[in-house]
Amino acid sequence: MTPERHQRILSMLNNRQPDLTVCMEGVHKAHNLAAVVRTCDAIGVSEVHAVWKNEQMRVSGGIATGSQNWVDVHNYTSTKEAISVLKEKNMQVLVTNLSEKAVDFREIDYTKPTAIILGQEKFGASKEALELADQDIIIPMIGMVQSLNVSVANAVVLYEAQRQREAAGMYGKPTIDEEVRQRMLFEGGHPIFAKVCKTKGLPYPHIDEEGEIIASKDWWNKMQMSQENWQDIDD
Ligand SMILES: C[S@@+](CC[C@H](N)C(=O)[O-])C[C@H]1O[C@@H](n2cnc3c(N)ncnc32)[C@H](O)[C@@H]1O
Repeated sequence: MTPERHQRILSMLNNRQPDLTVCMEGVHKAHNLAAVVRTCDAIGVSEVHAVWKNEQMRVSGGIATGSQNWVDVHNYTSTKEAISVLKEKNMQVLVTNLSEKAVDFREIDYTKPTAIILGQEKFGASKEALELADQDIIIPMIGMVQSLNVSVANAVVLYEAQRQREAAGMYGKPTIDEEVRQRMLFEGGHPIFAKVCKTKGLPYPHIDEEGEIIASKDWWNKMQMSQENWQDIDD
């Protein structure tokens, strides 16, 4: 791994916002899923939640252009389960919803731990989500169309959250869980090795501040490689 790439990964990890997340409730069009995950990565959201009502659709390729590798997606089959996980993390749960009781999304304090629920493309958020969420939020619209595309709505709300968090000095501080940080440093910095580890069921090694792999002789043996020649193979 080049020092530049390692620095870029470190900087990305230092800007992650583990207490800001999005929950896609029944969002099922691949391009929307990919676009939501891409925006999450761009503003530092490290974990996304997805409720699958009927079908499981993998977040893949297309518009996300690799950002799904940097954002963990947690899957659920029920809205209740997803929201209870978010509430256990003490997050305020906001549901984006085109209703009269919704407040303007700019009135919310996003420096608090926050989860934003995005509704299904055609039918919007479910009755259950609306009942369980703490607050409905709306992006005001004064044109002829009734709603925004779900991934656009996600970007609009997340960039307001990003603006507020940046003003509050919440970026540039490493707050991500150390285990997640180590995993991302290895998967992002040494993707070929990470693949081999997964195939062989080997534990991930430690990655030091320079991006070097720190592992036992036994680990290198199991990788069928010597510590001396790994840099020729690694990309
Ligand atoms: C195409 S809209 C769904 C429209 C659906 N007919 C409804 O009334 O909810 C898909 C999702 O995008 C989000 N969304 C779109 N426009 C929005 C807006 N102006 N304010 C808040 N959320 C919006 C919501 O998450 C919504 O569930």
